[in-house]
Amino acid sequence: MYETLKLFKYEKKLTLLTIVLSIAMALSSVGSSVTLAPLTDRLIARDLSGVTYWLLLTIAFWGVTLALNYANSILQEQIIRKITNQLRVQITDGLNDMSLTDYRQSDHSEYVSWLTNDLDLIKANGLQNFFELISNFSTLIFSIGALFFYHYSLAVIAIILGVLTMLIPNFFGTFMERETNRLSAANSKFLTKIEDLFGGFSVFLTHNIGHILTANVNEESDQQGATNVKYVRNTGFIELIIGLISVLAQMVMLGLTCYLAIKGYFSVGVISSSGQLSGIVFSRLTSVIHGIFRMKTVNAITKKDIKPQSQHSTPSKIDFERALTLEHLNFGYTDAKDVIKDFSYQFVKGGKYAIVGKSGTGKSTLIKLLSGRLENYRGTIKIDDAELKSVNPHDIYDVIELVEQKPYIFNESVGENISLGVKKSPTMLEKIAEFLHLNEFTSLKAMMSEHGSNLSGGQRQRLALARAMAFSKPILIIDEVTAGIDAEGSQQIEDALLADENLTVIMITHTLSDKTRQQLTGLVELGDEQRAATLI
Ligand SMILES: Nc1ncnc2c1ncn2[C@@H]1O[C@H](COP(=O)(O)OP(=O)(O)OP(=O)(O)O)[C@@H](O)[C@H]1O
Repeated sequence: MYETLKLFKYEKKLTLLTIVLSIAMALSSVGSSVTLAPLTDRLIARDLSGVTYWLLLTIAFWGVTLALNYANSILQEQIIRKITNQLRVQITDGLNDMSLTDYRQSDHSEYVSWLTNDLDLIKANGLQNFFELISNFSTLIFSIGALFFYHYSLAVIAIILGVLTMLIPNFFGTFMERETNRLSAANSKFLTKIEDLFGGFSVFLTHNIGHILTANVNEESDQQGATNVKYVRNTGFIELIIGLISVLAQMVMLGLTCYLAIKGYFSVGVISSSGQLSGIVFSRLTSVIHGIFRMKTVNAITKKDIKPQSQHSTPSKIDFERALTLEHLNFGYTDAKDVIKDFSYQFVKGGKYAIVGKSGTGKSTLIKLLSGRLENYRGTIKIDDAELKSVNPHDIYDVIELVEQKPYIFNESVGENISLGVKKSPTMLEKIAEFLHLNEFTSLKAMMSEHGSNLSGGQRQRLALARAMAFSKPILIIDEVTAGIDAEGSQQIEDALLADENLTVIMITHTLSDKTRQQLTGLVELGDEQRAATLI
């Protein structure tokens, strides 16, 4: 409960206003039940003007209730919108503080789930539920008050029967929980399986075995459907028992009201009001308890670390004036085997380097270490005097640009993909696009779809290079980026990068032309046996 209340700190005034409106709404809704008593009494007395008066008053109460409900639901949605925005910003800011290594500890779908599923749960079980609780609780209190006003015994019996009705589901609590978990597991298994099957849709299609896909979908759907049927059968039975008990309780209330009316404690008309009010007490009491229970799930979500905290030192600026130095560098993805072994090397400022070696010899691993993408190494990696482990990874990202083999392309325009939404000079963007011949196959305004699937591999790599050039950082590391580009184009790009005196270039390549080789400051060759052998 406290965790949910804390969320409203972002919108205190509006929340207070919606509470006041909810209370007013509860009052007018109970009012419309209370007016039934005099209405019935006037009806029994065949008093037309009296009936008209009370009927109009009942309608007025309903009108006010509906109008307040309309205004309140808009207001509540505004509050929910502001709070969920705030939470999403908080989560994203938290993620922004992480290093890439920390971020990759979890699958990105988990972060997406924080921003979607978890937020939806906070919205439904926390925020919306809180508003419903206020409304249910105030209606409950006013209804009990009205019953008490007629006769104290009505209020007491309504509370006792309400509590009894409410306790029944607790007897089946463990059973219901087990059934719900089973249903949720079946739904999630179905989703995972369907995602897996459709992820490989083209495999089924191009092997002409679409019928296998259909059969799999049918089987999974049938299993999920069977679990649903079982759930409805089991929980439906419990709901039937609860419904029966609730009807019985209302009959008891009706009996008591009739008895009190016969004994002259109040008019016969009260029977209609009391029936409705006790119905309200039963249903609202159950809703209040369920609401409190649902609110507890919000604690479970917020207890999950959905606001990641950076484990690193505070960001500061590091300078790159002399060299990127590696000393006795060792790294393995597992304890069993090191991919990089006792590797020492120095990449001096402004130098041009190529890393070559057979597939799997650790070239990509090495550049990930250099660019702060992998942290758990032994030995030292220094930018001038700053050891990478002791600086904030964001400082490294400021100095080193890594262009990966498979760049991520957003479903935005080419221009947006280069500038990443950061304001850049249009002239500069045009120049870069021209230099990389982007303008030969696309324009800066052209939209990308399916993460660049409308581009060839080489075109995607040109786009990634354009991004790197637009963010011009002193060290540029490229992972076989020109591999997908034709020999002439690739040589042209390499020539331009190698001609830039201030730029330190480290590139992995499988195709080292003689022209490029001659322009290099150093060549690093990683081998099978001695993975860290270097030739300069
Ligand atoms: N994330 C990872 N987890 C575990 N092992 C990995 C991981 N990434 C790479 N490896 C292993 O590390 C070794 C070196 O891989 P790396 O990608 O650095 O080689 P590479 O020289 O760049 O290869 P290629 O030229 O084929 O791109 C390989 O044996 C590979 O299987």
